[in-house]
Amino acid sequence: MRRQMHNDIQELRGNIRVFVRTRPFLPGDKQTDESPIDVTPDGESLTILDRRSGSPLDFNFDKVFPPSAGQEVVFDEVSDFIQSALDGYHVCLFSYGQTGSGKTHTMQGCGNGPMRGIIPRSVSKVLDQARAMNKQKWNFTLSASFLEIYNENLKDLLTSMQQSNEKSTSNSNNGSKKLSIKRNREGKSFVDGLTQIPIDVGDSHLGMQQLETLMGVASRSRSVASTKMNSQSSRSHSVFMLHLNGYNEDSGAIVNGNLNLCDLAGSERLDRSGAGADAQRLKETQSINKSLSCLGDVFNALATGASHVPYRNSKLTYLLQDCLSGDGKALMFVNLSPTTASSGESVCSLRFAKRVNQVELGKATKHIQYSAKGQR
Ligand SMILES: Nc1ncnc2c1ncn2[C@@H]1O[C@H](COP(=O)(O)OP(=O)(O)OP(=O)(O)O)[C@@H](O)[C@H]1O
Repeated sequence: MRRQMHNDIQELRGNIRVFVRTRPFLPGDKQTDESPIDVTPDGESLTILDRRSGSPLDFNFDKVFPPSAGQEVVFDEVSDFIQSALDGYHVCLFSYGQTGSGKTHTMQGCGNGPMRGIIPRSVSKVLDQARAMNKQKWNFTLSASFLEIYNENLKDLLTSMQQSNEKSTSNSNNGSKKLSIKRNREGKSFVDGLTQIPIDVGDSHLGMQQLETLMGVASRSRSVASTKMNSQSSRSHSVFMLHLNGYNEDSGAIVNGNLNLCDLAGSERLDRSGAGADAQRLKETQSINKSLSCLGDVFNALATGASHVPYRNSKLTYLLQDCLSGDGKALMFVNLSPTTASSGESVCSLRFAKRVNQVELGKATKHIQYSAKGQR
């Protein structure tokens, strides 16, 4: 009950929820002693030993997952949030943290078994729910897009599917066209020319197969490189978008929901990642750090109620503006590495998260309209 009340209050205040996840030790971590991070049994707070001051620091969040929490446990906590896209909300979930802390593992995971992350689990849940709502005369259509922001340029990760998929509903992106963020008549942002691949709602097996194909294509197009900190480091921010349109035959209601699942590029120090030695890696790292700092500036402005919020200072914040400006619901995952060597970065991530948790966006808007029955 306490949990439910907490959620209701958060919903009314429109806070950005913050969940923290610490990954387990990996063989490459080369640490034999205990982690400086200790998650308390209530699952809502943690203590971290600050190397600089030598004293413990306490943090409270909406949810804190210990290293033992698997993919299913994590998804269970976000599934209601994800499902609200079917009610017509614009939902955004993003993972933040230093390189190698488990952001891609949380969002995408791997394979199609228990290690699946939030993206495939969300689509599966939405498909099940959309079919269940069919009994109440709801008909949903779904389509997906996948893009990355690399060195401040938008790149469509599904262009090759559009070229081979006759049914694609894309509007005129020929693969070489530069993508740009535009505003529609209602003032909502969209990416002009971005490929949208339909996902079959009637047959969930087929729908999941389509998703798997799409994820494979996107993953082969992503800008990934090997750094000292992570052999498969994402060098860009990636955003998976699920567009949901529903129509109710009885009431004539039309809902337009949106689910944005972002895997941010890892924040990193040039000396630890080894990026400073290579000109391209250096440029990438500077671009990643700059756009993450723009994200911080947006949260600072929102937290202090500033009259101007600098959404336009980076592609990432401009793209997510609707979700971060009170219209949508936002949830941030902060991923942490359990090692002592990373504790400085972990403290920085936690301080950032604390500020984000204090941001109040106001109550989210449901995107629902009513048409004369039969007229979509
Ligand atoms: N909860 C977890 N359980 C098991 N392994 C994990 C977990 N989280 C992360 N890992 C593993 O840790 C490694 C680094 O994780 P991942 O690639 O997700 O990090 P990242 O934060 O996305 O890094 P980058 O910002 O460099 O892309 C991967 O091998 C991943 O499989």
